[in-house]
Amino acid sequence: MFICRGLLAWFPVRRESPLFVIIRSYIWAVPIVGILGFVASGLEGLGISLLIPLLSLLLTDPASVSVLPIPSFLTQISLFFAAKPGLPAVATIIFLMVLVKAIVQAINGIFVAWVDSSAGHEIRCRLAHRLLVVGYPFFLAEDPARLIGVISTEAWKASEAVRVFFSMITAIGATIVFSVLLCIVSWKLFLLTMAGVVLIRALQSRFILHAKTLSERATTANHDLGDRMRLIGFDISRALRVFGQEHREQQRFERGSGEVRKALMSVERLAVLMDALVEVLHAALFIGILLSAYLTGVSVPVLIAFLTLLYRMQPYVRSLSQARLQLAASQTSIQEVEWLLDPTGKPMPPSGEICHEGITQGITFKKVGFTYAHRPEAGSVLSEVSFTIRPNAATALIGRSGSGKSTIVNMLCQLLQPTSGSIEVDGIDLSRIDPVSWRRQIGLAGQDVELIDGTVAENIAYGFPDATMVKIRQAAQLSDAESFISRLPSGYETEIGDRGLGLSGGQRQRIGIARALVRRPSLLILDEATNSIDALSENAILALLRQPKWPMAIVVVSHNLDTLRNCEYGVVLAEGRVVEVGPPAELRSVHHFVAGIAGSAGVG
Ligand SMILES: Nc1ncnc2c1ncn2[C@@H]1O[C@H](COP(=O)(O)OP(=O)(O)OP(=O)(O)O)[C@@H](O)[C@H]1O
Repeated sequence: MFICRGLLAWFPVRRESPLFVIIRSYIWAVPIVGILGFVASGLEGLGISLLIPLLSLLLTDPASVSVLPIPSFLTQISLFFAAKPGLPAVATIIFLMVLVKAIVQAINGIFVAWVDSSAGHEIRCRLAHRLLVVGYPFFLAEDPARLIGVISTEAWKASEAVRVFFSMITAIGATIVFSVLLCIVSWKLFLLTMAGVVLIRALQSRFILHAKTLSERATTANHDLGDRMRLIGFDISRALRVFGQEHREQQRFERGSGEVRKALMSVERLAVLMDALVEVLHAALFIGILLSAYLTGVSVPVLIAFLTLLYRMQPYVRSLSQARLQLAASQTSIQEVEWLLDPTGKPMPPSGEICHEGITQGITFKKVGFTYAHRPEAGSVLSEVSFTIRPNAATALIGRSGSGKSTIVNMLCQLLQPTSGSIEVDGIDLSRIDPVSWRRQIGLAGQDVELIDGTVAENIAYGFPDATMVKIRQAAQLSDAESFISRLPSGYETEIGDRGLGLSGGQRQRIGIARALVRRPSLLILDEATNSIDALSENAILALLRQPKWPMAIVVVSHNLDTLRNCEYGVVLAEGRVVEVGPPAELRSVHHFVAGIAGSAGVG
């Protein structure tokens, strides 16, 4: 085990990092791969060594085998077979050795593939787990392209590195076995060969260092390109068409792709150059061996066996040096995977333990302040925010863009925690309430509905596995979605795809509201969830929601004055502060606020 741990030092991973822990959990496979590799190469090497008695029998009188200048144990084998059935027996033994070697090698290959795919699977699952459990602020601070890059590319490269690492162990085993046999067959030629190989390796090490730098450059260029791809494919796909920016974006993409091409080319060019140079140097070494064999009087059978052993050893030595190059090149990918897997420095999710059911007295914000941790220089986005969301009533959050409404909504969902002050639910600090039980009571519908790949019914029931068809229909009726769903080809069973491409913005929002309602939440949050729905439907939805048979606290974020009139309370925000609280009709600043929007946006 000590040796196995020592071998792990070759894997470019930080000690005790989560990735190292995964790799270390497969340490038991190292001796198995090593032994299988040893056996396979041992059989192959011995088979080749038997060429000496075979060739001796072919080239000379069997009686003269004893005087051949060959290693003594091979002389004994030659003499043994010279007295026995001779040639056919040696040939059969060589063939059997090759056959068994092929079987052992195949078993080793399949075993390494199993270890590699299992480790890759574990890395991917741990990455997914990290993304699912990390605190929400992580996603606000991080570049999505970097995250996509880690999951789609770097994780794959890291698991590939595991395969390379194990193939390296096989190659090490084979190199040791072949070296020992070469030494036995002719130690003089072996020493010469070793001197040549050490020189070649020293040269390779310089290439490897350079390859590392180049591969870092390639990874950075790939990230930037991923960013551009996301922008033109998703984020600005509409805007770039409307503003006729296709040509400009194409040019920018081509520049980015050109950078990636250049960086990848440098890595590939280096690998190809190194291969070519190593091949030439190996050829020079080969000629050197022939000359010294001639000068030192090595016999033909010994020379042939030596060269065959050397020839068969080459792929292992080559794969060893390639493996080192590949491991060095994958270091950046491995670092990226390590970074994402490592919980250190990442925001933790809320950890309250109190299970609190229902809202009886209300949710109270007490002098809440908030600063985005990744942008401390921007200062507080909320300062001393105090107001109450009452049960069985609708509270409107009103304020201009950037006034802090979404930040408050995220705090209500326990996605963000106040940096000062507190939020209390029926007198209990929200941070002490178990996030799973709390979120189970929240129905959130936003402006952009995150549809999942599935049917309409599955989308409405998302996050509420107990939803029956009756409950799904009820929720769809309340959100005024039933009429358009019934016109879909398969009604509730219509597949809508993860981006809901066949649906209008208003239809998507209705499904979003139905999803929020199906779980019968104690707190319904409509965060600009009706801004794509016409005013008539929107009023109808809100009127239905206000039915007394279904009591809940409702928080509405909307820029539509009519929507606000349907609420009992309004909280007017400006630059992260509460300006006024009260029934919307009595709020003086709300008229000023709406007039401000109408003035600046040209709408009434
Ligand atoms: N992910 C973020 N990282 C850093 N700052 C942010 C982030 N999201 C919002 N902010 C800042 O916080 C402040 C409040 O933003 P918030 O999104 O809560 O306002 P809002 O009232 O919901 O705006 P809108 O009506 O435009 O959605 C703004 O100054 C904004 O720049």
